[in-house]
Amino acid sequence: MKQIISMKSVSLLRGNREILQDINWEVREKEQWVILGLNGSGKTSILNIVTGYQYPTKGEVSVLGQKFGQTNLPELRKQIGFVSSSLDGFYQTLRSETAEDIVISGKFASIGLYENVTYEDREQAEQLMTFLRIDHLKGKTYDTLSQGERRKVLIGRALMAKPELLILDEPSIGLDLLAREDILSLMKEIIIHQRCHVLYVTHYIEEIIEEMTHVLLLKEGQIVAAGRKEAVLTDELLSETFQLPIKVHWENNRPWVSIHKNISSTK
Ligand SMILES: Nc1ncnc2c1ncn2[C@@H]1O[C@H](COP(=O)(O)OP(=O)(O)OP(=O)(O)O)[C@@H](O)[C@H]1O
Repeated sequence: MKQIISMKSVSLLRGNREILQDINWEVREKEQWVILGLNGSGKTSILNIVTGYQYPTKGEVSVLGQKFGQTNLPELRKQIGFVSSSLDGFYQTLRSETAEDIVISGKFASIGLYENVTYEDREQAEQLMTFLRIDHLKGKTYDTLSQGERRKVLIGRALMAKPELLILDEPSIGLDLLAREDILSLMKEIIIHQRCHVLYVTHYIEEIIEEMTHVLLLKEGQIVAAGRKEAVLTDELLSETFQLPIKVHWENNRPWVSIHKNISSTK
């Protein structure tokens, strides 16, 4: 079975601090992963390593079967779709672009359309916009879109290059409940119909929809647990990761959590 991501004994040192320590993690074909952890636990650092924007101090990394150090990173990145709230500054440069041009530009990894756009490119973007239920945004510029609409256009942009791996880094941040559920239902359809592997980073456990299969828990740069979600999303492991007394319950095949303060800590 093909490996989608492989990290062996990966550490990342910044100054004299180990931001990631001895990470051993494997994502295989047909697995859909969620990364959870407190602020500063190392989630973004892991994503930066997967996308080749940060090189580990120690260890071995392969993504989509290509070993880092022996691969052409810009070529590999074309197979990775990346939508991240940490790129908001970059997305601002899209202000005056129309929704459909932003989607098409994903094929060229460019801002604006300076390349030759073919009839097939326009067709593909149209189909993607229909699939993402954003046909009605055609002709509208990025600065006139709501947060939820912007996220969907950016997801369309990421899908335009038909990536094998789609990284969604906190795509629900700043969205109301309705817009958030809309993004989650699109994620489900992407997993089912676009045949790509999703790597989803979130702070909200209830966003782990049925189609997500595996969870990586991170704490202070180390893995607390990694594996099938049913085995990882336990009271004990979540409490350790989030440093709170957490109880998890499942409803509609999604995990929900509550915080259980013990009597002594509420006095
Ligand atoms: N270039 C850097 N130099 C020094 N420290 C860094 C650098 N990049 C990240 N860090 C530190 O590494 C730790 C992990 O950061 P990272 O951004 O990976 O966490 P995160 O889990 O993504 O956090 P958040 O949920 O807030 O986005 C943090 O303590 C951060 O301050």
